[in-house]
Amino acid sequence: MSLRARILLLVLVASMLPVLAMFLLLLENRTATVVQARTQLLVRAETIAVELDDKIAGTAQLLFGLARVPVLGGNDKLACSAFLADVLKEHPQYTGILTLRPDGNMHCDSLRSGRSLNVNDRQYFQRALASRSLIVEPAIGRLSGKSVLQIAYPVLNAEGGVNYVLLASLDMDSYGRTVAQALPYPRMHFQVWNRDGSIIMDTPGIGSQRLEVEPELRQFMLHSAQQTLTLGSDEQTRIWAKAPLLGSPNIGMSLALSVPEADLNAQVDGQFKRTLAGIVTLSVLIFVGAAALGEFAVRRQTNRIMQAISRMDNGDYSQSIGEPYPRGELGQVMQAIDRMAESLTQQRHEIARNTESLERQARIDALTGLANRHMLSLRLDQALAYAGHAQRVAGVLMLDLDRFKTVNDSLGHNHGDLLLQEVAKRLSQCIREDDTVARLGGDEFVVVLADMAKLEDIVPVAQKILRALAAPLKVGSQVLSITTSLGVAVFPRDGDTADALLQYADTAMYRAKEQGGNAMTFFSPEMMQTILDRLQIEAGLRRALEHGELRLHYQPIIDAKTGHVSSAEALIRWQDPQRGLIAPIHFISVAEETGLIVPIGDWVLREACAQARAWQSSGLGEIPVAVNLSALQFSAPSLDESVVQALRASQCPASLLQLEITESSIMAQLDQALETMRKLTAIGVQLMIDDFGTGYSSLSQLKLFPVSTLKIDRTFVRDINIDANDDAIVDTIITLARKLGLRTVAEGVETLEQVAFLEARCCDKYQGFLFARPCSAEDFEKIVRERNATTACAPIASG
Ligand SMILES: Nc1nc2c(ncn2[C@@H]2O[C@@H]3COP(=O)(O)O[C@H]4[C@@H](O)[C@H](n5cnc6c(=O)[nH]c(N)nc65)O[C@@H]4COP(=O)(O)O[C@H]3[C@H]2O)c(=O)[nH]1
Repeated sequence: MSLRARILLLVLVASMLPVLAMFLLLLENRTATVVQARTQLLVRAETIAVELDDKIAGTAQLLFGLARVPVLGGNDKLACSAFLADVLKEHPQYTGILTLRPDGNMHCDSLRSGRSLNVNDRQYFQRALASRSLIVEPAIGRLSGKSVLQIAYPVLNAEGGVNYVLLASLDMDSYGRTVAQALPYPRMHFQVWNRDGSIIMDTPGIGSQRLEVEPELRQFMLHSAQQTLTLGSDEQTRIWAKAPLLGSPNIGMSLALSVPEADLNAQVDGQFKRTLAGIVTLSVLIFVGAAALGEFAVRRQTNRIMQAISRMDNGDYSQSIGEPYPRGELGQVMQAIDRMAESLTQQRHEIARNTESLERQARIDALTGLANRHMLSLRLDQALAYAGHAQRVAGVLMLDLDRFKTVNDSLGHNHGDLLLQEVAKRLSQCIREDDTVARLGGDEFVVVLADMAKLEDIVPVAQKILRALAAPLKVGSQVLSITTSLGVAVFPRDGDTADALLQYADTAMYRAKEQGGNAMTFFSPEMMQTILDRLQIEAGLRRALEHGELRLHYQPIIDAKTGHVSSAEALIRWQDPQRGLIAPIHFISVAEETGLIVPIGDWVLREACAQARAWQSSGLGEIPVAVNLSALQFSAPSLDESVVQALRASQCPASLLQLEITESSIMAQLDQALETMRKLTAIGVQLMIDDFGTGYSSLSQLKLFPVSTLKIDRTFVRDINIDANDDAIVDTIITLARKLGLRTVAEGVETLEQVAFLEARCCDKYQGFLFARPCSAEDFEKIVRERNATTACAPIASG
């Protein structure tokens, strides 16, 4: 419902309620007035009756006075008539006044008619003679022929006999007309009833007709104690009121007033209708006034609010509703909206600022201020589009700092960051404005040379970059010399999409790294083969996982003191249906890059646990199996759950599982690694640091690692007795381990000389081809049975 409709409805209800109340009041008033009108009718009847009574009483007094006039009792008829004529002149309400002899003959009369008249037959005369008192009786005057009220007064002589009778005839017709003229309703009837039920006088008002005397009316007039009566139906209904003539009790007459109910009510109804019309007019005026007020005071203001909200809805917060604000809630709402608009405008500005900053962050690498991967992708797309259109060449240069990790680990991350910032600065100085330098993360940078004439033009720029980076740089208090491996892919020669060119440049960069770093390599079709091979390996690995083509080989680890096989290292193999048994070196890196190492690692864990448990069950003894954890596996938050599940599934005791973690994956995220290692040792498995000596952990850090064993990397063992440095390293590792209460396993033991060296330094365990190559579980079992049966330490050649 619209606001206008609501307001109108409200106003209507508000203005109708008083109308209704006043209507009810009027109705009540009308009812009271009708009752009052009936009462007034009765009062009027009583008043007329009293007046008539007064007239009769006055006549009695007049006659009483006349009785004392001697001329009226004398025989002089003429004098008597003249006297009465004079009296009549004074009292025109009588049709005549006369004297009657006791025999009934008229003696004299006020009319001086000279007629002879005998009233001996008249009842009033006989009654007057008999009663010797005043008699009042209606009759038709014999002299006047009019309806009269005969008032007879017997005048007594000294002896008490009737001397003569004085008769005054009260003119009822004239009296009736006089009364009728004063009646308030034209159709009102004025009747005088005799005690015998005859109507002495019936005077209809002007415009009214004589009425039928109904039995009900007769009953009411003669016998009822009621004073009013409603008679007839509908339009014919009349209200009757009666009043007895009480002044002369022997008269027995009564007076009736009747009026049509419609006439009686007409006045009241007229008043009622006029008042009602007045009230309705007033309420209409109130309604119109209130509606107009609502329109101006509410709707105009709400329109202002609606317009403001609509503007805000369309994103326009600049225009406020503004002053003048109306008083009260509407004004408060307007001010609140204006405040809200102002606050939203401020928020918008803030959001815009933040968005700009976020967009910048989304494009820019926070550490170096260079473009990030997202921005690089946009710029590279633009460069390729332009080069394609303008038939130009674009170069994508992928750079990776050689041994950056070593610098980072040894000098700390802060120095690593400073180094990267310096590199970024130098790279930016080597390129033109149209070119792009981006950092992908870590120490990986990409340079896009956007607009080159020919492929050869890329070479000097790349060389300039290598030279710029090779110049000694100061990081904190240190002066460092770093080298860079650089791979180049060229548009359109090598590829025409950003992704392909980045991948090719990356491949070329790895080739440069493989060649020892500090080199620039252009992508070549032959490298494409490497990429294809990797893709093939990835697809093959997925299939291998699904079809169960993975195998575990076990390499014995020999106890230096007893010569017995004390444990095994599980080493994965891929039994490819076409290519035969594939060594991990050919697929582990691909598995790590693609994340496949996680499901593969889980499989290895389950398989190794199952094997250790099987050997235990078969009576071979407690042969713990060491499993290699890749860096990705080690950093997975669910590693401990995977380990628990593998142990649980095979019912293998935790003590039969050893986990090998490379020193470098521990050092990559030291805090998290410590936490993970604590969780793993809590399960009960033993931890070993693999390839120890290559990860640059410090002594203080090593103390924190909850590990039981250090595995000396086979590159150091290989050069025992060849390179004095390696001798020293191996010597130091064993001494260090012993001091920290850790055991040592020497990896890649191939010669007895190496054994002698290690034995002299009390290395705990040996692992190498000299004792046994990794082999199947069955072969491993045989080796254990053979070897552990003997008591002396006797290295065996492994074929
Ligand atoms: N030259 C020489 N080599 C010896 C000698 N004794 C043992 N080896 C080789 O040294 C590697 C020892 O494993 P690693 O250092 O952990 O190095 C392993 C490990 O890093 C990785 N790898 C193997 N299996 C798994 C696995 O299940 N998971 C993970 N993440 N990595 C694995 O692949 C690497 C290579 O494994 P393999 O080819 O089996 O190579 C094995 C083993 O055959 C020796 O006397 N001379």
